[in-house]
Amino acid sequence: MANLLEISDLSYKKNQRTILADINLDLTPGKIVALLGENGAGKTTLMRIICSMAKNYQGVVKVAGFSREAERKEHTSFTDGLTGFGGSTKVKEIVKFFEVIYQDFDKEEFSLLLEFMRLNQDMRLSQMSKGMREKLVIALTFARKADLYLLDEPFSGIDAMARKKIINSIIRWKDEQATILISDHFVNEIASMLDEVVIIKGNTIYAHKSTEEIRANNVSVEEYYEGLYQGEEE
Ligand SMILES: Nc1ncnc2c1ncn2[C@@H]1O[C@H](COP(=O)(O)OP(=O)(O)OP(=O)(O)O)[C@@H](O)[C@H]1O
Repeated sequence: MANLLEISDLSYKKNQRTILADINLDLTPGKIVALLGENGAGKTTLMRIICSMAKNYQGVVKVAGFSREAERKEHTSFTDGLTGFGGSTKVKEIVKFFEVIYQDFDKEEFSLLLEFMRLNQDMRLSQMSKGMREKLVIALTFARKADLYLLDEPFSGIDAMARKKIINSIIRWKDEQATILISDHFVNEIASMLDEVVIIKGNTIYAHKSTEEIRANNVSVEEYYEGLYQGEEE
């Protein structure tokens, strides 16, 4: 099966500091994959490179076989924190913007997702809590018909009950062949939906394993992840 994401020999520096080095990562279609790592490990940076928001990296990145930046952007759904929008912006104005920018944005699908999130299109960003904004980001991200979905710490402000509901539903919001990469510091809550875990440590991909392989050794995904940091607390 052709890879959906292919990263070869990727490295990235910012202000002469190495942020990522020797990154090689292949993901196949139809997978839900966690991207794990400590604060500052480079999870957000890697996502920004994949979807062409961060440039001036070295190496090759392909999404669904496409390496050109514009094509990668088209095939990847990543919503970057709504930073460009002012507080008075209404959800429906953001929707209009997404419709213009992304050919694959499905307005009806978005309405269903927004209803699921218990939000409405007349809300202004300034009236929304952190968790509500995160729910909006998830709805905007999955309203696109992309091959690859990137979710950057999507649940940090969302309350436990809603989080559970969203996690249980995510699999239904994508095509069978699409792949999702979710970054987080913790793995326990999302472990049940994961097919694979990728761990960034020491500027590079420290481990990439299927959850099946981890559990075959009678180890939970959480125990496996925590085990990689044991003895480093001091
Ligand atoms: N705008 C920036 N200018 C300079 N350095 C940056 C910038 N943004 C991030 N970095 C550096 O890049 C490294 C990776 O940051 P990144 O945000 O990708 O990590 P992360 O794994 O997503 O972290 P977190 O879990 O805290 O969100 C960090 O060491 C950080 O200091």
